Amino acid sequence: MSATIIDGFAVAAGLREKIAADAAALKASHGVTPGLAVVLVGEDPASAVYVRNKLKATAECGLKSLEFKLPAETPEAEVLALVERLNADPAVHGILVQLPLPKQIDADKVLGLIHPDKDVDGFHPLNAGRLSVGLPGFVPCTPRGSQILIDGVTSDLSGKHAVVIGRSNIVGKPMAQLLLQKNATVTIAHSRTKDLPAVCRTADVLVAAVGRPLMVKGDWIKPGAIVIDVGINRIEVDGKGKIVGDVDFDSAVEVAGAITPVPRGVGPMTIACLMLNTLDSARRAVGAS
Ligand SMILES: Nc1nc2c(c(=O)[nH]1)N[C@@H](CN(C=O)c1ccc(C(=O)N[C@@H](CCC(=O)O)C(=O)O)cc1)CN2
Ligand SMILES: [Mg+2]
Repeated sequence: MSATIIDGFAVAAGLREKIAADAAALKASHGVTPGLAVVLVGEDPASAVYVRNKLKATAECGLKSLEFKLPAETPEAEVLALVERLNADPAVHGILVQLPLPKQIDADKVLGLIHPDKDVDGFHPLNAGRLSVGLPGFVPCTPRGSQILIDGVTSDLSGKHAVVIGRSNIVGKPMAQLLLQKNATVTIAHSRTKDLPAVCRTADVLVAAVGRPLMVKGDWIKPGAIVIDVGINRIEVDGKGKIVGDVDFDSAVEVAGAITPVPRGVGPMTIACLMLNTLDSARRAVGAS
């Protein structure tokens, strides 16, 4: 058996097209163009690529972007002051501070200062709380994108066992909340989980978000399961750099029912969902949601 490959790159392209049409309609009905402020502190090469891709997607969707590139040594107070300025700017519907931040800056402090109504990354504790009690708010982009991919291959998760490997605030915990909302029975597994392979083998839906290259092997997977690989790990193979997920794709594809590849799986959905959250934010701001 060989799994259906879930083409996140194509799904994300379709989503961006729909967002562009909806943003144009919002402009026509309310005279508003959704605005996204993108803040990058430092020169981390991967972050620079992600920010460039976010700005490209913003333009493609017909959204407005404001770019703030600050040197690595920028004091925390300056970043906080910028966030406050963006909070007060009515043309800004979404504020994105690219992570990781340099050491001198307390990420929790910065993310906690972003106005919850502009928190398109969904990292503010208020939005995390809203998600956990089922109130409307911003859902972090990677779990939101992963859930869209899961919905594309199954319409009913009720009573299914979903295992999320990883308990981060950004991916693991919000992913578990989304799966719970779909009435799945959810297990969050992590580094202390006993006999992780055995736990994974009981999963109808397996989401890997641990940041360990190629950890999940084919014999950890229940035949026919949906496997979502959130990992993006840079490794060397035969002296060449390569991007791989947390799942050993070559063995997993033989057992799973459907699986996301890395690259072109969850990653492009993260960026498309940032556009979606920014559009949602602008709609809410003008009472069009
Ligand atoms: N403020 C945020 N910071 C970070 C987030 C985030 O959602 N908000 N997530 C990650 C990085 N990230 C977006 O910022 C991101 C990572 C990877 C991809 C992606 O499309 N990856 C490609 C492959 C990787 C590559 O070619 O370099 C893929 O999977 O096809 C998109 C977004 C941490 N920081
Ligand atoms: Mg991917």
